[in-house]
Amino acid sequence: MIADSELELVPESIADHPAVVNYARRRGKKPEEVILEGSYHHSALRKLEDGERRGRPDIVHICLLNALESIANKEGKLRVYVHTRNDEVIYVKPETRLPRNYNRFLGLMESLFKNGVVPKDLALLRIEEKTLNELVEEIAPDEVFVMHEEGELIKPRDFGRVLAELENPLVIIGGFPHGDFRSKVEGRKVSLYREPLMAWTIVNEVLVNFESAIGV
Ligand SMILES: C[S@@+](CC[C@H](N)C(=O)[O-])C[C@H]1O[C@@H](n2cnc3c(N)ncnc32)[C@H](O)[C@@H]1O
Repeated sequence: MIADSELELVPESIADHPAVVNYARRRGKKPEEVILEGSYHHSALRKLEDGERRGRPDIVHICLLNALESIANKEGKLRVYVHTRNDEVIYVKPETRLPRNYNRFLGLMESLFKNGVVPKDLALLRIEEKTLNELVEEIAPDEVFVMHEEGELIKPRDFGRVLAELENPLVIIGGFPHGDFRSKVEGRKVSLYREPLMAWTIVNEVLVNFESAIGV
């Protein structure tokens, strides 16, 4: 699960900011229908609480591309969930093929926030209001691991083996660029390296070492 992801529509309080209005006009959308994007809405973000960490849909994009294209996913050994800062959960069907192009990915997310499912017929992606803890309860994992740079240091290869021994483990990775989880997350805190890494690097390390441990 990618948790507390910095993926959201432009908040109402900055919907009239020129950086947002001009961007939305160029895209032929209303300001409140576009996804908040740190590099496109930089000056508007400064007016938001937590502005230094918000507007990072790129983290979700790269993590999802890596997870969905992984061998573990192709072998049917993976379920991916995206939890957002506003307590929404995106359910991702394993057969989803995401756009590689970032702007097309943003368009897909905008349509998901507007319609609740995309595409309408296949419902590959579905969004629901849900907290991280409600999702954990629903998944009912046999163990929860919270990836954290201050957790117990375990070598990626050994962590892959730990996961492989479980029936239904849940790995929670933060979908934000700085700071800590906003949600209260219960679980065994694990660090895979002595320094902070990017969320998508952790996605890769976890999956590749899990694949190797289960022998696929
Ligand atoms: C970019 S980090 C979060 C920001 C980080 N706290 C910082 O201020 O640099 C995104 C996520 O990657 C995971 N992560 C980063 N470094 C890690 C490490 N060394 N071991 C395990 N997980 C890590 C955590 O789940 C974290 O929430």
